[in-house]
Amino acid sequence: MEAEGVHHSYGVRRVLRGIDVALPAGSVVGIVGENGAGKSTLLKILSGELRPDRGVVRHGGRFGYCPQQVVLNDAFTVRQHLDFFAAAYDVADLRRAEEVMEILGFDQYADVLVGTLSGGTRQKLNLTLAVMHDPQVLLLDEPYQGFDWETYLRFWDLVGDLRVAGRSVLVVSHLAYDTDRLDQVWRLRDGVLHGRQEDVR
Ligand SMILES: Nc1ncnc2c1ncn2[C@@H]1O[C@H](COP(=O)(O)OP(=O)(O)OP(=O)(O)O)[C@@H](O)[C@H]1O
Repeated sequence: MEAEGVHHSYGVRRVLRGIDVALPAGSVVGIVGENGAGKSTLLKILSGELRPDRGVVRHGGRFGYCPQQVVLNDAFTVRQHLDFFAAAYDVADLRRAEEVMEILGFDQYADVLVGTLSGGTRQKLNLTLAVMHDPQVLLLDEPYQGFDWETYLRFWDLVGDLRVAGRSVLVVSHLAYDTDRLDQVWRLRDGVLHGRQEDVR
């Protein structure tokens, strides 16, 4: 995936002022930045949820997106969400979804109504829905919000496996302490990316 010359404003507020970014296969790239820096705006543009004022985004193949705001239906069970997304993705079975649920440690909630789940467990489902079709490019917006420490570590194991499998993962965070887990890190400030794809490993 790559983006070139991406600009975006909300009214007079110029949030993105020329973003160029590339996500090579088999890499884990991070974008960090303060609250309000424009990280979610950039991810919405990369995922196609928001149209940029200017610039282009190119990607091919399967695509996964885990938004910051969990979009789930409280009246459905976890399994009903998986079935719904499997149909939307045209995935033949739930094997990968069940594997990810096991890795994240919430497989026992399959038949539970989502409205009764804790915030961290909802986030686990949100993440599972983004990866269950084995996307080639995965965009994650603050993906470990609400995770306990054990789940946080399992999350990074999962990301490590995706890297080995040649997938591209973009992780957005307002925290910079994960940078040693990333192949490359960018800092979003004043509407542009700083750090020019430096190798942090
Ligand atoms: N729909 C919108 N309409 C107007 N302004 C918006 C809208 N969405 C975001 N903004 C503004 O754009 C700026 C960037 O917001 P964005 O959510 O992209 O930042 P962020 O880096 O993801 O922040 P955080 O770390 O708090 O999630 C903020 O000043 C925000 O108030």
